[in-house]
Amino acid sequence: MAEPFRTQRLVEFHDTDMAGIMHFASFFQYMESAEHEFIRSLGLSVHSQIAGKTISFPRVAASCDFKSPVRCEEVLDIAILVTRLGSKSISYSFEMTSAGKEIAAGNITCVCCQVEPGEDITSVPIPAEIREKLQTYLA
Ligand SMILES: CC(C)(COP(=O)(O)OP(=O)(O)OC[C@H]1O[C@@H](n2cnc3c(N)ncnc32)[C@H](O)[C@@H]1OP(=O)(O)O)[C@@H](O)C(=O)NCCC(=O)NCCSC(=O)c1cc(O)c2ccccc2c1O
Repeated sequence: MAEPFRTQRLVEFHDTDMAGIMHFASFFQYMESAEHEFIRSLGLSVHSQIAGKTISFPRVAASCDFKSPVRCEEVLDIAILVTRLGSKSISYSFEMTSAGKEIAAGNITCVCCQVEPGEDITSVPIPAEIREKLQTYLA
């Protein structure tokens, strides 16, 4: 089993609701931001030029199960693994804990796409240099 990429986020006041707990929509933003940090940690970018193509990763599926609440100023530990590396798609899992307690578990699937101004977004095979780096984190 691959070691996950790990990062942390401090739960911000503006991410909580009137019950004082992190709002469900905020979990998706934390997953997105953690995924972008993961991509950058590999020396990649969420939007890059590869072989003359502008490559981007629009999302086609996202889900999250909420197990326990987390509150303002608590630290959220996020562990990311690649659960599927398809021909064009990448699926990630996100295990979110706080002080060792299970908080939430999410999944996101994005598709490698060529995005050029004025043109339709087109899915393309994941370039070898990206695939190679993601492979290390394949669950
Ligand atoms: C993205 C699309 C253009 C793909 O359409 P296409 O017809 O080419 O897709 P296929 O059916 O051939 O599938 C390709 C590939 O994807 C897998 N897949 C497709 N749908 C799903 C799904 N629902 N769940 C799981 N997997 C799915 C399929 O199995 C194939 O996998 P292989 O690996 O086997 O090849 C088209 O779907 C489209 O345009 N969708 C709309 C996209 C969109 O608007 N998304 C919401 C906004 S995107 C966004 O918010 C966003 C956030 C970020 O953080 C980004 C970060 C970095 C870059 C971009 C970001 C971004 O856009």
